[in-house]
Amino acid sequence: HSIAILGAPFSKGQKRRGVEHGPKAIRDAGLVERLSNLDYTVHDFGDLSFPHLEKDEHFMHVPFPRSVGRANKLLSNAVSSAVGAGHTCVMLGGDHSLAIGSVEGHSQQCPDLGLIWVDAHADINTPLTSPSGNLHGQSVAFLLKELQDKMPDIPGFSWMKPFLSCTDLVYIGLRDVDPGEHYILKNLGIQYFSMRDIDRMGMQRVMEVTLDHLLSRKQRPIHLSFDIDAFDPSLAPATGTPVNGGLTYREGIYITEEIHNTEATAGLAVDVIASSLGQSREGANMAFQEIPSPKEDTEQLRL
Ligand SMILES: N/C(=N\O)NCCC[NH3+]
Ligand SMILES: [Mn+2]
Ligand SMILES: [Mn+2]
Ligand SMILES: [Mn+2]
Repeated sequence: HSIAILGAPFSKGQKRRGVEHGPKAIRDAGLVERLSNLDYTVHDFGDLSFPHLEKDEHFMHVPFPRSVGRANKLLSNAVSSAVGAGHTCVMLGGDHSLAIGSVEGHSQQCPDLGLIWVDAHADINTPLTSPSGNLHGQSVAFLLKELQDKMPDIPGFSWMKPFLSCTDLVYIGLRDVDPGEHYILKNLGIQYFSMRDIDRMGMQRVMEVTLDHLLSRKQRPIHLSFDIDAFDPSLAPATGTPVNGGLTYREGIYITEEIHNTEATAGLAVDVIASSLGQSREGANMAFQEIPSPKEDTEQLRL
């Protein structure tokens, strides 16, 4: 089973710098070695290079629209060819606006994919509901067919069309949702498990319901978009958007183990998102060195 690593050192989906060091920090934390120790064949395709666009003025209050759109078009092509070559694609961010290209590229090969979005945030604002305008908080709105009449034509995004139905999406870990997002979640009947739902149901039950919701009618490829700020800030402190009361390490690992244990691993793609790390490289390293070494993971996998 082969894994393609794609680095996406990009941070213009939000205003803090530092997250472009995410791919290097994740590699420095030993990702390739750890995956190889789990007997995967790892193809590290290195980092995508994103052209700096001179002219990229705001669209409404949305910063860097053309840069974000361009980066995601490049990423979409790279993810599509990695998945098309039969690899499980692991995209290293970078901020969560990159999920637009990652999920869209995956859908080019697997149009019936199901999306699991693990995040403290819903990232489903439209430009009209977003308080900040930052595109990392609007990624899901670009993907959903049901929201396309609510999305203005943002410069830089003419290359893509929404492809996902809201029944193909499940959120896990929500605990900081904007009013406009809450309205959209309720209005579209999107399946989500907030931290309160996890408190009440436990992660085992949450994953049973999530995978039943996505896979009961038919097997299909899964796209996991995992924002590191889903973890409790005590575990992943170096994120620009910390929200207390997040996932434990075990809850995060359990999510990935349960997805691994479904047959849906054919055509699996994963986003490892560092929404915005601290200003320093130390912040980046701290964000990832919390995760225990492979032998502990392997023991857990074997138990
Ligand atoms: N880190 C963030 N998303 O994952 N920020 C955007 C959320 C603000 N509504
Ligand atoms: Mn996010
Ligand atoms: Mn988040
Ligand atoms: Mn984020």
